[in-house]
Amino acid sequence: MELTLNFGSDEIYDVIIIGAGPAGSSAAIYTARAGLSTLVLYRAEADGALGVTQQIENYPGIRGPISGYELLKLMREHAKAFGAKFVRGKVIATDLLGDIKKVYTIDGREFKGRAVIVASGAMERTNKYKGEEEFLGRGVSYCGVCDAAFFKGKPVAVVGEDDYALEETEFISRFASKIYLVVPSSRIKAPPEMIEEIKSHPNVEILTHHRVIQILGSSFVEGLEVQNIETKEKKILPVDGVFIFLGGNKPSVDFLMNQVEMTDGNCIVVNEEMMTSVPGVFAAGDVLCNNIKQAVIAAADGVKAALAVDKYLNKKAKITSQW
Ligand SMILES: Cc1cc2nc3c(=O)[nH]c(=O)nc-3n(C[C@H](O)[C@H](O)[C@H](O)COP(=O)(O)OP(=O)(O)OC[C@H]3O[C@@H](n4cnc5c(N)ncnc54)[C@H](O)[C@@H]3O)c2cc1C
Repeated sequence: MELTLNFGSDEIYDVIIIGAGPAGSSAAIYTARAGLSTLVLYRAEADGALGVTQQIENYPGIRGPISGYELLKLMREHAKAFGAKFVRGKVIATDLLGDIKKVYTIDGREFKGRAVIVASGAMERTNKYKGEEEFLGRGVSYCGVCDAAFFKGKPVAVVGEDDYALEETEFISRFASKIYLVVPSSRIKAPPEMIEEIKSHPNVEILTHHRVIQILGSSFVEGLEVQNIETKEKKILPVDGVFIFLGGNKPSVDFLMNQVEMTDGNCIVVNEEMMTSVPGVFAAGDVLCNNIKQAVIAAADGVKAALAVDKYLNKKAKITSQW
């Protein structure tokens, strides 16, 4: 669970895929196999809807039961074998309207591509906590790499329940004197080895089945009020910072900054070739709000988007199948 920083380069990829779930990874298999230089950006290893799925047994060819994360690893290895490059980085902004598309990650890197496939799923939060907006940048953060160093020797809380939250907790633990890991669910949705690793950190205290009531403070964060969901007991955690890494069921599209057409529910609109309203920008998987959310359907969307990218970049008259 090592978090490394490698800064953006001047390389212009044929295609940048945002998301390494079944949609993004399947797209990468096809674009890389077609000889297109392919970069896949993703937020965390066992992240996204499939990444947090404990067991799956209906993915064609994989009889299972297998964890969603194990299945994802197979898909990613398949894409890597054809030359796709996978890089961890949460995308926070994009510049999509020119011929060269730019994609920016939360730790300040810039990546360039001739085409983009958005495959970031639909696990964004819908609600905010009391105090969250008020203390944003004054103790509240959504990025360990960016802000953990500001909390050197200080106690903080991390709110989250999956691999993404664990990876960030591991990074923040290098700086903070104490971390309260507040987990709203009754269990952490991450591979057992990652949970064991985080439990071995002496400065991390895990509070499972606790909900956040409010973030407290005057000018800066001074505490986090939480409640044990079983016993109803409330307490105030004395922290200087609150890092939030939670998911929901909204499409993850904030980084598109309204450059592509979307429905009222923030679902990306695509044509029959998976292209958005912006030439060269495609979308696939749960981010489209498909009425059937299944891994195989997301994967198939990814394949369609990949073949459409090939048509777009190579100026083909029509989409051609890969044999
Ligand atoms: C609990 C649960 C159980 C399920 N069980 C099954 C099942 O048994 N069978 C089945 O077929 N389907 C199942 N599904 C549905 C299936 O998992 C989804 O339909 C599928 O994973 C969608 O694929 P996707 O690639 O579109 O998105 P996701 O799998 O959600 O992947 C999204 C990717 O985008 C990345 N990402 C998101 N935001 C950013 C960002 N800002 N920057 C960079 N990367 C980003 C994430 O890191 C992730 O890699 C289940 C879903 C859930 C939630």
